[in-house]
Amino acid sequence: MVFRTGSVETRVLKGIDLTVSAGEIRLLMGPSGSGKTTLLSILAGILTPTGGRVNLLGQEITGLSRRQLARFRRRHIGFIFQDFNLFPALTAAENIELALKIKQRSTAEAKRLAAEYLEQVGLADRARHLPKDLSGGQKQRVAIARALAGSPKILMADEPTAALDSKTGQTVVALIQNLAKEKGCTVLMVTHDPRITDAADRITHLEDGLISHSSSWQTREVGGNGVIG
Ligand SMILES: Nc1ncnc2c1ncn2[C@@H]1O[C@H](COP(=O)(O)OP(=O)(O)OP(=O)(O)O)[C@@H](O)[C@H]1O
Repeated sequence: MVFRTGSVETRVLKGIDLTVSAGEIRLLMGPSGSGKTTLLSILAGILTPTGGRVNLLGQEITGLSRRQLARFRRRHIGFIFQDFNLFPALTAAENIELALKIKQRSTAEAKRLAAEYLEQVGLADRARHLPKDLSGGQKQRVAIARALAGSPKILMADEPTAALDSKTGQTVVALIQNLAKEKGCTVLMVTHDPRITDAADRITHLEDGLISHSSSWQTREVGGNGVIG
């Protein structure tokens, strides 16, 4: 991946070849500036790589139009990114309900799931609050509840537990583990949180835009991705 800013070219990822199994919890770790967020954004179809291919669930997403990509993301991917992307005019519950309705859930089901997941992340009493009246950690939890309530096939998260206290962080890790192990969701996460490291199946370490090594408790691998450079 090459970023061009005026006449300055920055090569950020160099020949990344990564395959992640269904139902696996895979962490991306590495020093600041090593390319973790860039890689996650490419794998999520948010950034288009200047070279290489990305294959998700058997579909080459690098070949999709913007509209097709948006539909694919809506259907299959749950996001927990740093800026949370909550609608400021909607309450915590409504933010989750809207995301579920976009996924074709009925209004009744969307309301039920929103309440259930807000409860699970410890925010039942904040359901009617607007994002501006929530703390950073609470907004993060709404974003987590929204991503999990949609039962995505793939969950992509960038430091999902960074702003959370120890108890809530542990709850979130347990919810993510449950999603992967009970529902077969594939989880790709950038994190430095040791609570998540313990829950991971495999860790991919990036250094200066390259995979320096992967460590694992499992060796099973299926499917394949294109090399991103
Ligand atoms: N849009 C952009 N234009 C130019 N350079 C960029 C752009 N986005 C990222 N970079 C550069 O790419 C490199 C990798 O950035 P990235 O955010 O992927 O790293 P990271 O490993 O996630 O770092 P951190 O842990 O600090 O968040 C950095 O040197 C960054 O300055």
